[in-house]
Amino acid sequence: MTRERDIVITEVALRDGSHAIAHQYTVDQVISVARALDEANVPYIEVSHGDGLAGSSLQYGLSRTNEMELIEAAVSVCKQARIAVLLLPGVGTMQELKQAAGLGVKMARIATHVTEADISAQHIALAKELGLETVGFLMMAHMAPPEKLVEQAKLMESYGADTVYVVDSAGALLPHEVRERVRALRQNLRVNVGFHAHNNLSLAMANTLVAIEEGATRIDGSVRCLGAGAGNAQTEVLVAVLDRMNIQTGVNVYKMMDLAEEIVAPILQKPQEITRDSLVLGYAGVYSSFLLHAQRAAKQFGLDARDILIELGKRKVVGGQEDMIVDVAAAISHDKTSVSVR
Ligand SMILES: CC[C@H](O)CC(=O)C(=O)O
Ligand SMILES: [Mn+2]
Repeated sequence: MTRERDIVITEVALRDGSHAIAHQYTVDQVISVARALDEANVPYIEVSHGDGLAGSSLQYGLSRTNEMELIEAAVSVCKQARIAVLLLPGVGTMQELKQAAGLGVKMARIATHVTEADISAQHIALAKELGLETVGFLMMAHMAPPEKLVEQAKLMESYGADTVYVVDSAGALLPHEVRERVRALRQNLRVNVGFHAHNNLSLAMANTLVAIEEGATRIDGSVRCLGAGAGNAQTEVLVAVLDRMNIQTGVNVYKMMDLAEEIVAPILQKPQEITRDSLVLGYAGVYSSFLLHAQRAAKQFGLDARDILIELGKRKVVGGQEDMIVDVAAAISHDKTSVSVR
């Protein structure tokens, strides 16, 4: 007898994973990954630029392929999986959301900084009007205490979100901090609670399991950890672990393993691992998608990327402030030069 899914997985390798490959997905890659995920019975597959719809820009990084072509390709090969898109109000607009819905997207995830849920009202309302399942995605959740998170999540719920996610964008949350946050949302919301991990401190799997223990039912994973920083909770591992725990995801474990090995691994130039720079993202509480930008700035100014990331953490720089990365690198380089001249 097939049981309902206890946990509903959204696979993010074709969106968060885009950060890891500098937004270079091709239509053929998206087709082969999406088709295999669909055959493995993954229920939701997110496809967009790493920074969400319309993220392709000098600020965030230019996509190799127009994301609407990637979305259309993914929709065309999926028989059961639903395609999701991410949208950050201000980066993506109503226009792109309508276009994505027109291409057959079924879920919109509206992402804001953890203290800025109020800017999601119109986009959540539009997503609902378009008949999309709608998720509120509260990023950089480590930067707000549970009470603040509840306040912001309730706003998203009041705008019509069907689910609100705790998003550990920096991979900085410790297990007890995930527990407090997910518990607080479960106690105060009527809608589903979700969790999105990053593996910078090697806690993505542990944190995801804690979130599930506290009642999160919507969970993000990425095949082969393909995501910003050290990536996300590794989907093929997650479904195997949940299967061992007798928690139903509906996903075929063997097919997930096969597609990870045979289809996703060959796309990667190098395996995604926790490097000293991605570790510092979690340690300093910095947005995971800043990694490649900080490494480029370090090269440009002859610096250690860790020094740039630590300073960005101290300044509490958040998504949308990518231009600060070069400013910080220039300031560190200037300070170093003045010290050596004196
Ligand atoms: C929109 C940028 C970001 O990558 C969204 C996300 O996945 C996160 O905050 O972790
Ligand atoms: Mn992410």
